[in-house]
Amino acid sequence: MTLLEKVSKILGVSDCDNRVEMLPASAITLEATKVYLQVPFLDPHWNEQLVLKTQSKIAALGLSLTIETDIPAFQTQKSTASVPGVKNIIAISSGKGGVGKSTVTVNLALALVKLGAKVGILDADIYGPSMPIMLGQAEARPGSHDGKTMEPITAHGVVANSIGFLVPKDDATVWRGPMASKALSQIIRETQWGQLDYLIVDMPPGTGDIQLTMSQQVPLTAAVVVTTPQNIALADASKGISMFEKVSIPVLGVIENMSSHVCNQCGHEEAIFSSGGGQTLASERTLPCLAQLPLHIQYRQDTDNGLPTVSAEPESVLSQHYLSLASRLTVEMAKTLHAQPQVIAVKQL
Ligand SMILES: Nc1ncnc2c1ncn2[C@@H]1O[C@H](COP(=O)(O)OP(=O)(O)OP(=O)(O)O)[C@@H](O)[C@H]1O
Repeated sequence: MTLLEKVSKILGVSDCDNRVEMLPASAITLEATKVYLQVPFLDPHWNEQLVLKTQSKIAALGLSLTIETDIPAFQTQKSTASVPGVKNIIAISSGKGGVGKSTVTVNLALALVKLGAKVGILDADIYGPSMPIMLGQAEARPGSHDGKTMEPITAHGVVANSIGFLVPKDDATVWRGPMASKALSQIIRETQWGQLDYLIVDMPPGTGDIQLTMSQQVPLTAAVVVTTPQNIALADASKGISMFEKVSIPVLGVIENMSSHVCNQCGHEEAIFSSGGGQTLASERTLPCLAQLPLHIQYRQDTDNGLPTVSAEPESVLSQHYLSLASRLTVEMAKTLHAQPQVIAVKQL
């Protein structure tokens, strides 16, 4: 058995989540006394555990292990042209309005940044763009260096563009489908996003023609559906999942928001919007429930103040929910999607 085979066996046996198994052989490399494992997800906890579980066996071979993350561009189902520099575009969608889609978008994006990713937010919610306020940038306007493309706004480590930065509020809400989807595709293509691992898109709520066309106009890598646990929201969330299935966009899972409320005063836990509904919906549609996020006044206060919880209090339990969600999302992508083949530049001799 070669040294590389021995290392690969040690890593495989020690990984109870079978993630090493799904990696190509080229993910493990040896350089002098160092072993490098390149993973396509952001999960510091898993990295730590694997190093801990394997270090004595790897040290016995005279080696030490370093785990590095390289987020690939995953394949999209569509023939729509990709957005230069943007590896993956993820739609955050909800069947029903007001379930917390924008709150989830902004905190999830910031959590991905905390895990080390380069992240952008596209606020495509024409009916009620929330990003300008949630990012504390209500008065900001994207600039332009060339008069043709826009420079996104930068806030809390993410770059962002929003219909709300560009159009007076009442104008966009009366747009019909073709105008709305044209605007979305224009913003996405005319913004200088730079190099991004993930562009998170806050979609308008609902599952009508506008959302359907928007989903088809953008080279979406995958979608996530946000719901509250009560029946009325679940029925709409289920329609949302079907909408993405119809246009062959993989749904990575369901996020149950406002799952339960813990009283600040007495600690009593109450399921204001019922409980477990997102989990049930996810298993009915054979999808993972990516997170069950509590209903907590701080989430609301922080986004109203333009400093989302993950930035305001990164060490808090409320932020931990989002860091786990962000991690889980990247792992689901790595498990269920296929990385795009690397384009090898051929030099002319
Ligand atoms: N987990 C939560 N705990 C407490 N408040 C929350 C939570 N999630 C969202 N909210 C609050 O609920 C309200 C609606 O949230 P948000 O704007 O994110 O929903 P939305 O689904 O994007 O709405 P719309 O579809 O109208 O754009 C906001 O005031 C937000 O601060």
